[in-house]
Amino acid sequence: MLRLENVVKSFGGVVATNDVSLNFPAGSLSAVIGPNGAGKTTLFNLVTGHLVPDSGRILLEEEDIVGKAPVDIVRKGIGRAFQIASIFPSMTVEQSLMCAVASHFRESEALLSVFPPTNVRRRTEELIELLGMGSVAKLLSANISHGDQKLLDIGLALALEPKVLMLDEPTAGMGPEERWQMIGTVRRLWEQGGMTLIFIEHDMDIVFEVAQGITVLSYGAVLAQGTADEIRNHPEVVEAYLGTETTAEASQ
Ligand SMILES: Nc1ncnc2c1ncn2[C@@H]1O[C@H](COP(=O)(O)OP(=O)(O)OP(=O)(O)O)[C@@H](O)[C@H]1O
Repeated sequence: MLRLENVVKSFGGVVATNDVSLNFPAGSLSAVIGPNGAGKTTLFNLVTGHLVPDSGRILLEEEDIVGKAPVDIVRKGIGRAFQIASIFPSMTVEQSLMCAVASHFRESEALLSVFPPTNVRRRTEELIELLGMGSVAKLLSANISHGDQKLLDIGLALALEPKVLMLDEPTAGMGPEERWQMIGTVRRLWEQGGMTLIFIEHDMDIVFEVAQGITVLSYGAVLAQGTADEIRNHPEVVEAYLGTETTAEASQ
């Protein structure tokens, strides 16, 4: 589904992405982990077109998307929610989602020149249900909790019906209980949506519990890629990352 081949990206003297080759199979649920500055967000920015690699290929269903504008990459099916909830504060949750659904429908149905509002409403209701946001749907986005704002941000990405959904630290800034709740919702969205989902996460317990595949980055390079068991027992990972988990957590 999504494949990176020998991708390199440098900022001056810093090699943020160092010859990275990775494969994310269709329908998989994968986590990207690594200490602060390991290159996780840069990797996401390269895939979504917000950065262009110095060299290498990024293939979505075998099509090289390097050099395409972020908006075209979204259209091709790569959706993203950011670390910071990018919401419209003066709109309600429902209105925000409805706008995203309407813009998606308008685009996909432009050729037919039809824009059936009932379909937009139905899809918006579906999303609210899927996100478990029924009780806050009529509230202004600015007035909902941090966790709900992040959920809404994921909902806005989902409204575009992505084939690949990328979540940059969906549980950042949350307490332990809220983290587990959020990751439970993310998992449910993945199960019900049938998409390929890739998320960045610092909490190792969450990563080991939820992810099918784990990619460990260190100094921009792939240190390991495997299942939870393979990563947990990988000597270099234990030395380079798990040993400093407390430090990484503390620096959040
Ligand atoms: N736009 C930029 N200009 C210069 N250097 C950058 C830029 N973006 C990232 N870097 C550098 O690239 C390296 C990787 O950064 P990146 O943000 O991708 O790491 P990360 O693993 O996401 O870190 P964190 O966990 O702190 O979010 C770091 O050394 C960072 O300082």
